[in-house]
Amino acid sequence: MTQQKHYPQHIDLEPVMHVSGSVRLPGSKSISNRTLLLAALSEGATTIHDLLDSDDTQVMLAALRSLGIEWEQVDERTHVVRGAGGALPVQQADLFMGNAGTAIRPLTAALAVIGGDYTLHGVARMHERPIGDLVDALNAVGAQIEYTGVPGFPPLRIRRGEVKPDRMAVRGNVSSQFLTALLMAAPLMATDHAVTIEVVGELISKPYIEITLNLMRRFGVTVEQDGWQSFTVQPGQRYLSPGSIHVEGDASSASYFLAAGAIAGGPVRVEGVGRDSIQGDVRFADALEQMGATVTRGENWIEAKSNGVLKAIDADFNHIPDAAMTIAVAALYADGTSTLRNIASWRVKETDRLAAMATELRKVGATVEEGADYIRITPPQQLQPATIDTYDDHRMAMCFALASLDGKARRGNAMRINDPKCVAKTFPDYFEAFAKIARNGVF
Ligand SMILES: O=C(O)C1=C[C@@H](OP(=O)(O)O)[C@@H](O)[C@H](O)C1
Ligand SMILES: C=C(OP(=O)(O)O)C(=O)O
Repeated sequence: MTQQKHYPQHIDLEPVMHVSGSVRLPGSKSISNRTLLLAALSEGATTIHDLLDSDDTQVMLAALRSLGIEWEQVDERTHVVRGAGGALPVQQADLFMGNAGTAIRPLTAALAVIGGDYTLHGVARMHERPIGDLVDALNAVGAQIEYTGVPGFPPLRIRRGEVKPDRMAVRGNVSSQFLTALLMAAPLMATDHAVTIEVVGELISKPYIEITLNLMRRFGVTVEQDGWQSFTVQPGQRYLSPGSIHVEGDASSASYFLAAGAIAGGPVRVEGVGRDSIQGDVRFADALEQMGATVTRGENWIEAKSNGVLKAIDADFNHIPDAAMTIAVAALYADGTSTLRNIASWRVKETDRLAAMATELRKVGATVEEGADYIRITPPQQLQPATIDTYDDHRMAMCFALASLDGKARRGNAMRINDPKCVAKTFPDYFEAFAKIARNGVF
């Protein structure tokens, strides 16, 4: 279990002249929480290596325990989950979901299909994050899900329904996690007939669906795919434990270190994720290459180093919404104005990330234009030291650490990051890892 860490109210990051070294990444959040749920729904025990240990996985582990799923941590890097074969031993539970989208969305679908009497709630921000498209999709085919607060948002009360559709439809343009949730629950519905899930409208964040399909396959269920429009699960497929499974390092967490290498010398190597990763966020490295950095990819590592000043970028980042935040801060070091497009989903994540990013980038001196679904960033001549607010958003804290990199030879005042404990959502040791690659004064 997580060691309770002590975090100060703020962290002052002195200007860092040069970065180099290597960082072993924590496990992927997206793979960890999917693997935990699939292992719980499977027949047989699953040994999971290198599971992420952070707030988001702790809420999933605690929820599974409350639902009667047995699991244990056998050593620092190994968990064993005993699957209940698609049933849940406990039929009544109150589940705290923190702010973990990868916990509440998939669990809502699984619990609604399996049936029981459950309440799901989270931190205040979770109650502002939409879930209506998922609830509508499930209730339209016989689920019994009610809102106990504001319609369209958690908290939710789930009662036993009868969910055996042959077709269902879900909107894809607010969060791909709704489709992920239905896909993972589909084999539980497809007991004697096929289930087809249709996506209504544009599907965002598509690479996360690939993670879902890949992991379902490893747990014995194949999904027939017709483009990004429709997904069919044939009947009679059950989740079967693969025996053991390894969780890749987190590609979104990798972005901060790769960007640091691209901005301030490098090389910086991240270990745990490589060229064959199943995570879409490895394509963050392509964006760094487009900005002029040199990236090298191995089987289980990626490395980035700088080639002088970064080039400004103008690109669509819909496929990597999380790692795109890192590009927004890297844009402070570019040779002109950068535009990040098609990122409307930023508004409904841990905070309104478009607004938060614009506010904090302006504090360090950037000129920023914030649109409904884009952000345009013109760097200042010289970065201003500032006190960065993080809005209880791990990624705000992690990407603004990069503003301490002294690409423009500013000396003197520190960059202050308020409330650094928010990194615990996905990367509790982030600032220690960041300090490891910082080489002050040795350029
Ligand atoms: O399925 C997943 O693991 C995730 C999907 C993405 O969300 P959206 O589909 O809401 O963009 C991403 O931002 C989130 O951090 C993790
Ligand atoms: C959007 C994120 O998280 P969640 O899984 O809670 O949606 C994120 O980690 O950036």
